[in-house]
Amino acid sequence: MASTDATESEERTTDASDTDRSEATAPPEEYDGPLLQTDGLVKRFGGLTATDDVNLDIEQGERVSLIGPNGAGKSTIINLITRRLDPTEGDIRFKGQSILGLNPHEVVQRGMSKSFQQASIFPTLTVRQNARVAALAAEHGSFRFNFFRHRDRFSEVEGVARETLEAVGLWDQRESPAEDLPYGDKRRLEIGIALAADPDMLLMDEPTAGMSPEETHATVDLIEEVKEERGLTFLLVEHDMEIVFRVSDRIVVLNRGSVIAEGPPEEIRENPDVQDAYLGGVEL
Ligand SMILES: Nc1ncnc2c1ncn2[C@@H]1O[C@H](COP(=O)(O)OP(=O)(O)OP(=O)(O)O)[C@@H](O)[C@H]1O
Repeated sequence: MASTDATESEERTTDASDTDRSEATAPPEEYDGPLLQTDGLVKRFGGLTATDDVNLDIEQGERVSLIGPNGAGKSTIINLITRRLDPTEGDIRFKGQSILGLNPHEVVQRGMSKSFQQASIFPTLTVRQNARVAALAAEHGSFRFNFFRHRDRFSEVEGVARETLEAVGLWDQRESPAEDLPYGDKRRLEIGIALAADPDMLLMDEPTAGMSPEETHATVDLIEEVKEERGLTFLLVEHDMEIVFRVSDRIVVLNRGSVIAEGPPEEIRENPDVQDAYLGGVEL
C-alpha cells in the first residue's frame, strides 16, 4: 500500500509558529503557469535515494497519475509535495511560488488538499460533524484555535459541509457516527473531507486501496464526477491500472525514484520500458 507516511525523524523541519513568512510568500492574484512544479526533487533516506531528480509540471485542470512498482518513490513524492517531508535537494512550486517554507496546513490553505487514509476522520463524530470540522479547518488552518471565534460563520460552514456530503453521496448517512460507516463509505468521507477545503488541487494516495469491487466502482465514479463537475486538478497514486487509464489525462511512471516515462494513457500502455519496469513485461 502506498501509504508510507513520514516518520518522526524524517519529518519536515519548518517552525509551525512562523506565520509572517507565509504572508510574505502569498501567491499572486493572477497566475496562469503550471499549478504544481517540482524542480530537481531529490529525497535521500540515509544512503537510499527514494526520489531522484524528479521534475513534474502539472497544469491547471490536468489529471495526472503517478504509477510505478513498490518502492518506486510515489508516496515519498506525495509526502514532499504536502510538506510532510523536506527534500534533500530541489524545489516545489505551487501556483508559481515555492512552498518549501510552508507547513502542511499552510499548503492546504493555498489550495492543495490530500485525501488521507483514515487519519483525517474523527471516528466518534457524525459524518456531518466531520464535514463541518473539515470545512472549518480548511478555512482557518486549524479548527481548534478558531472554532469559537468564528461561530457566526456557522451557516457558511454548514453549507460547505452539506455540499460536500452530497457530492460524495453521504448526505443520507449524515447523522451516523463515522466509525459505523462501511469501509468504502469511510474512504469516500476522506475524499469529502479533502474536498471540503475547496482545493485547486487534490492529491489522492491509493483512494481505492482495500475496497470491494463495488466500493471501488463507486469511488471511481465519484472521482470522475469530481473531475467533470469541479474541473479539479489532481495527482493520483494508484496501483489499479484500470482506474489509472480511466481517469488520467497524463501518466507519470516512476522507477527507483526516477521518472522513466510520461504521457497520455494510450502512449504509456504501449511503452515497452514501462511494461518491463512496471510489470516485468506483462502487457498493461
Ligand atoms: N521514512 C522513511 N525512512 C526510510 N526509508 C523510507 C522512508 N519512506 C520511504 N522510504 C524508502 O524509500 C523508497 C520509496 O518508498 P515509497 O513509499 O515512496 O515508494 P512507493 O512507490 O510509494 O511504494 P509502494 O507502492 O510500495 O507504497 C523505499 O525504498 C522505501 O523503503
